[in-house]
Amino acid sequence: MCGTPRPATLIAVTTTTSPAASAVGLTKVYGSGDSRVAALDDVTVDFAAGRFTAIMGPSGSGKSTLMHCVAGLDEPTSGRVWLGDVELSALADDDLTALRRDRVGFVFQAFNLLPTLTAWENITLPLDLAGKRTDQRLADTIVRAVGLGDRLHHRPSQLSGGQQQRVACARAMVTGPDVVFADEPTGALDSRASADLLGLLRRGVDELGQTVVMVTHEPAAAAYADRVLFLADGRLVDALDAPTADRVLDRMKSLERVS
Ligand SMILES: Nc1ncnc2c1ncn2[C@@H]1O[C@H](COP(=O)(O)OP(=O)(O)OP(=O)(O)O)[C@@H](O)[C@H]1O
Repeated sequence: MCGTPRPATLIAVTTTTSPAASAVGLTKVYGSGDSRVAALDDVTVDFAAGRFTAIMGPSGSGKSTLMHCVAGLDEPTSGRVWLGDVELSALADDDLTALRRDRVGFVFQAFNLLPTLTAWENITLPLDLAGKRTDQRLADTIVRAVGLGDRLHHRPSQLSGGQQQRVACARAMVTGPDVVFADEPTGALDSRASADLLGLLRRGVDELGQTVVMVTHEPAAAAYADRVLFLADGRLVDALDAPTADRVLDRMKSLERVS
């Protein structure tokens, strides 16, 4: 998988251990006729449990669409998606909503914190909504990793962007979800705050056994992952294990030359 780039070749990325999430033949088409766009074109992929996967590719290659379909935020035109052993298309709307709430964590570029709640209240909100008791050990570990100290009882407007995004990340991890999906989580952060946030996601994987799937444009961010998947024109065209920023950049350059 780590040989020379194969940008024109369609690949299926599967894992040997039981995946946290997977898709087979995933296709998503927008519009019709002249305005038809295949945002995803027959993508088959596994996201290994307890691993950090980054999704990269040129602008418009289908990264967000792939993440949204696998996370149950968007419905594919065809193909099948599983979260663990639950097939998403088999679920009624209410069950899908409950599954997203209970088994999936999200981090978006915009922090999406509730302004009237403190950092701590924002972090524990998913537990309150799910009627779950706080797993104190998990919460303590996450809160230590977030590194807010006494600012934990401040409201979002009293926190920096980096601190707010670390709170959003803690909120995504606190229920111990099957997968944390992060869509450009460092897009609004400077390099120092980005490194802190990515370090937090990495610790979630290494210390808590969480599964992280992250869309990013930044090779330095992708280098925090265990594996990088590359999309081009809605197809999965390459994968890189144990990435470094330089190797990711090289693959991106070759993809951009082709597209
Ligand atoms: N709601 C929509 N209606 C029509 N076309 C869409 C819609 N959402 C996405 N697309 C198209 O699908 C393709 C893939 O979009 P997507 O946002 O998944 O790409 P991306 O790789 O995440 O892009 P970027 O890096 O610019 O965020 C693009 O051509 C985009 O214009």
